[in-house]
Amino acid sequence: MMKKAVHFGAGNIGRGFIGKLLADSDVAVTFADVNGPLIDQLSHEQKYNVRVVGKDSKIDVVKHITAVNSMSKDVVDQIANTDMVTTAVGANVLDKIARTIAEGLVKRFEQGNESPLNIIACENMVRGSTHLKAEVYAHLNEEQQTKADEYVGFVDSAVDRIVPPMDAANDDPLEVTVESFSEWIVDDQQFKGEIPSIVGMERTSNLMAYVERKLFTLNTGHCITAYLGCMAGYRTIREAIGDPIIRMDVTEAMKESGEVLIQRYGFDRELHYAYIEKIIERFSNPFLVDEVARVGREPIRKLGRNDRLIRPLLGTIEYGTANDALLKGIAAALKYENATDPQAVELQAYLQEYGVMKTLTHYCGLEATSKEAQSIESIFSQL
Ligand SMILES: NC(=O)C1=CN([C@@H]2O[C@H](COP(=O)(O)OP(=O)(O)OC[C@H]3O[C@@H](n4cnc5c(N)ncnc54)[C@H](O)[C@@H]3O)[C@@H](O)[C@H]2O)C=CC1
Ligand SMILES: O=P(O)(O)OC[C@H]1O[C@](O)(CO)[C@@H](O)[C@@H]1O
Repeated sequence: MMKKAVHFGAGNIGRGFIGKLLADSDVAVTFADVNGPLIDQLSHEQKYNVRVVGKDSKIDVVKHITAVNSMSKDVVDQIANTDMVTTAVGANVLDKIARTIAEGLVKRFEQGNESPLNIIACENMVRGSTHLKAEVYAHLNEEQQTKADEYVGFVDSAVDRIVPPMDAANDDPLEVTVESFSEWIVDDQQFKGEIPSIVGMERTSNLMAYVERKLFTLNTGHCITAYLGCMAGYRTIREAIGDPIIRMDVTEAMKESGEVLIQRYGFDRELHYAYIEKIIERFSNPFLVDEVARVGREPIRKLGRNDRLIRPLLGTIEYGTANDALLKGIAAALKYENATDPQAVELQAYLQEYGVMKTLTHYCGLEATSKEAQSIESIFSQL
């Protein structure tokens, strides 16, 4: 019988990456989203196009899909009877969908469904599924938690595919445009029951190395491109990375972060530098229009202690390695202004009122007395 999956978040990554891989692997996908018109159209069409752009562009049709409103009871029924739950809603939204997932689990247990269920959060976040598990368990009693321990796997993953929103050239609002590169790596130690066979889903027993490699290379370089690019007046990532100075700073920041990864996980230096070069090439993709505002979005989240800027910086302190370009990237993040991004507005208001040092302590958890905080302040004043 065809396997089933409920996927929360029918946005760019949902439709363009995870939902597509599931459907390509003959899994019947139900998208759960809060966007009413999107849900209506997906459930009406039951298919959509993915435009894969790169050297060999093509259009794939994704079939066997339907959609429900994630606030409705339908989704609870679906979770009670599905084989997999995946998410691509945004790190901040995981807490909001946890109650619905818990209700689905309770219904599942009440129905006596003891088949294994695996839940995979596909967000830009270290161990997102483990975070989701804690949020879901907060809605379960002890007996339900014991059942969940037995039958429900919360599987951490790393997801990598650049999928910016695109104006559909042919007025098809369901179509998504994606780069040809994609990488979805899951922790094979966390599954319950048989590991589902999904084309393009790679397994590892060393997930942290891959999560950190992705977040602290691609995402570190990407957001620094956005913040330096924004300061220089560029609208897109491609324009920004085309600027030789920004390209040099971004490459250097990824190398500094990479040195930490090499020391921590033993990655081969030459292969890691090739990985960085490939990422720069992906940022330069002429077929994608990726705005600095999308990549720089939610700067407070990105400046968090465990996220793509501060965590690599802390690594350089731990290993005593170079960090000038990372410090510049952090200073540029503090300069990020965007009146339509509530976090950028909040950050600028806080900076105005309290200055750089207090902002670094408040949002990044950096000691104001530290050498690095002082360097960031000094770079900030020169940018
Ligand atoms: N776009 C990209 O290139 C990549 C994004 N990611 C990560 O994937 C996640 C999703 O990103 P995108 O697809 O770009 O965002 P998006 O904004 O295109 O899609 C998010 C979707 O979640 C839906 N949503 C919001 N609240 C919801 C709720 N309570 N229940 C169900 N659905 C809800 C939204 O309506 C939207 O359709 C983020 O964590 C992002 O960091 C990771 C790798 C690549
Ligand atoms: O989705 P976030 O965490 O806001 O960050 C945007 C980042 O996510 C991606 O879309 C995919 O990893 C990158 O393009 C970019 O670095």
